[in-house]
Amino acid sequence: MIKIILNGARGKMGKTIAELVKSQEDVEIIAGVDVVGERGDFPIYDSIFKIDEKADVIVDFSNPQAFDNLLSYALARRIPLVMGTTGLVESHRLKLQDAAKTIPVFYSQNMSLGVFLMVMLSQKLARVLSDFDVEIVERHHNQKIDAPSGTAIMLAEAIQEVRSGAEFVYSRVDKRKKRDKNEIGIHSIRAGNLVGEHRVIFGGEDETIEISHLVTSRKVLAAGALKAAKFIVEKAPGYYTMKDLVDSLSC
Ligand SMILES: NC(=O)C1=CN([C@@H]2O[C@H](COP(=O)(O)OP(=O)(O)OC[C@H]3O[C@@H](n4cnc5c(N)ncnc54)[C@H](OP(=O)(O)O)[C@@H]3O)[C@@H](O)[C@H]2O)C=CC1
Ligand SMILES: O=C(O)C1=N[C@H](C(=O)O)C[C@H](O)C1
Repeated sequence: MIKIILNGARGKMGKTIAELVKSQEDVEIIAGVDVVGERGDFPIYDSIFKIDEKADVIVDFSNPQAFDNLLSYALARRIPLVMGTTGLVESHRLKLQDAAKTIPVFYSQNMSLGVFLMVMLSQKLARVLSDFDVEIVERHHNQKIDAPSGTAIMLAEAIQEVRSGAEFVYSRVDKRKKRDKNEIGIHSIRAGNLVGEHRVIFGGEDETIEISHLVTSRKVLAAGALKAAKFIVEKAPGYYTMKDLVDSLSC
């Protein structure tokens, strides 16, 4: 049985993961962490340092503010970490990579396998259609605190890898300036309770290609996070991503 600590346990993703764990026989949540504690199916503490029982893996969907305590705890106890929180800055990412020398770290700004394939496909299109304009549009619920979404950044970074020198332009506002050929436009919409939608538009001369991905339930993302947890639990220290997980699932 894989023992999980769930960071951000009272949040939207935390609750979805806790519900999904109930239907899986090989995982259990031994404790949660959130800003406010409570006692339900498992205890939720207001600080991760209050958890004494040894866990096999920590799954985090919380807030970048939780990052430092989370990482210190995971490193001190040598616990593998699955990180789903978005809105991390460069210094967080460097610390994660550094931590991966000591513990297995799995990070993906989107836990959907479908989104991973969308990223791969977008990179391929950007390479082949090298003169097409690229615009990314993401739509999320009105409770989301970060913009652009982690997934939009992931898509843009994958495209940037094959478009050397391309710059990100967020929600273009200067009406007097034409679109630069070397831009990757990123647009964020926040409305209602929609879970998450990403579109990558490739605009060429007299033709447009659009790839889109729509999530209608957080169960998709929770399932991906649990797959990631099971994947890294026995791994050697290292930095793992959705590519490693998908490679391990492919025949
Ligand atoms: N990688 C992926 O596939 C996905 C990533 N995400 C990302 O995961 C994160 C959480 O998303 P979501 O569940 O929708 O957000 P929620 O706001 O619903 O949940 C986050 C929870 O974490 C709590 N929290 C805040 N600070 C801390 C802290 N220091 N320690 C522990 N818990 C804390 C929040 O409490 P309070 O409300 O009081 O602040 C809240 O209960 C976001 O960054 C989101 O973008 C979301 C979905 C999928
Ligand atoms: O906050 C969310 O809800 C989501 N966040 C992730 C992101 O920022 O890309 C993934 C998913 O789209 C849902």
